[in-house]
Amino acid sequence: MSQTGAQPKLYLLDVEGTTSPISLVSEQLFPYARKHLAAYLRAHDNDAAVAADLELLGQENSSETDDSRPAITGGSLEDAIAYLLWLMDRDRKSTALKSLQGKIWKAGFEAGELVGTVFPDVPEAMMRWSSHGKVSIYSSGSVEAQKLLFRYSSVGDLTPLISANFDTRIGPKIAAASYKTIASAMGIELSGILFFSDVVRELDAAREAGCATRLVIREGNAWVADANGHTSVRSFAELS
Ligand SMILES: CSCCC(=O)C(=O)COP(=O)(O)O
Ligand SMILES: [Mg+2]
Repeated sequence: MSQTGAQPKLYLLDVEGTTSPISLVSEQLFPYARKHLAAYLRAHDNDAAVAADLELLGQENSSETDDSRPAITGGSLEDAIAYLLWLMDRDRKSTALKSLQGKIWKAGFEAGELVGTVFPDVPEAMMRWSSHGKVSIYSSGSVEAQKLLFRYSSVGDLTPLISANFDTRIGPKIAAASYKTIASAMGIELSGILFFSDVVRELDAAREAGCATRLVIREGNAWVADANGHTSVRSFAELS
C-alpha cells in the first residue's frame, strides 16, 4: 500500500487515544463500569451472555500468573467481583472484563449518561475513507462497547461508516497473528491495511504482519519517546 502509493483498502482504527480521548475511557467509561459492576452482576449473573463471561473470567483467573490476584473459588460471584476490580486497577485487557464492561455501559449510553466522544477530525475522515475503502475498528474494548461508543458518539451515529469491529477475541493487539486474522476475515491483503494506534507495541505487531501503520498523537496521550520508525499523525486530516 504505502510502498506503491496506492490508497489503503482498509483503515483499521484503535479507539482509546486514537479516535477518542483517553480521558473518555479513564474518567467516564471505567468509573461508570466500576460503580455499577457489583449491582449489575448480582442482577444479571444468570443471563446466558453474562454467565459465559464469568466462565471465561474463571478460566483467565486460573491461568493468571500474578499470584497476588484474588482467586475465584467455586464460581463465587463475590470472588469474581474482587478479581474484576483487581483487573480494572491494573487496566488489564482481559477479554472477560472487557465483555462485561460493554454490557454495563449499555444502560449508560442508552440513557445519555455516557457519550462516545470522538476527536473532531474523525467523522470527516471516516466518511472520506469509506467512500473508497473500508473503515474498521480494532480495540481492546469489546465489539459491543465499540458499537455503543460509535452509535452514541458526540457527533451522532457513526456506525453506518464502520464495516467491521474486532476486539481481543480475535487476539491481542500486540500479536502479529491478530492482524493476519483480521486481513483474512476482511478478505484484504495485509499490505492493503493501514492501522492507526497510539501504542507503539501494537503498531510494531501490525507492521510485523505486513500492515502500514500510523502512530496517532492526541492531546492527553502518553508521551512517546521512541516511535520505532512509525510515521506519526496528530489528526486524520493529515492523510489526504
Ligand atoms: C471501545 S471503548 C472501551 C475502551 C477500552 O475498554 C479499552 O481498553 C481501550 O483500548 P484501545 O484498544 O481502544 O486502546
Ligand atoms: Mg489505544
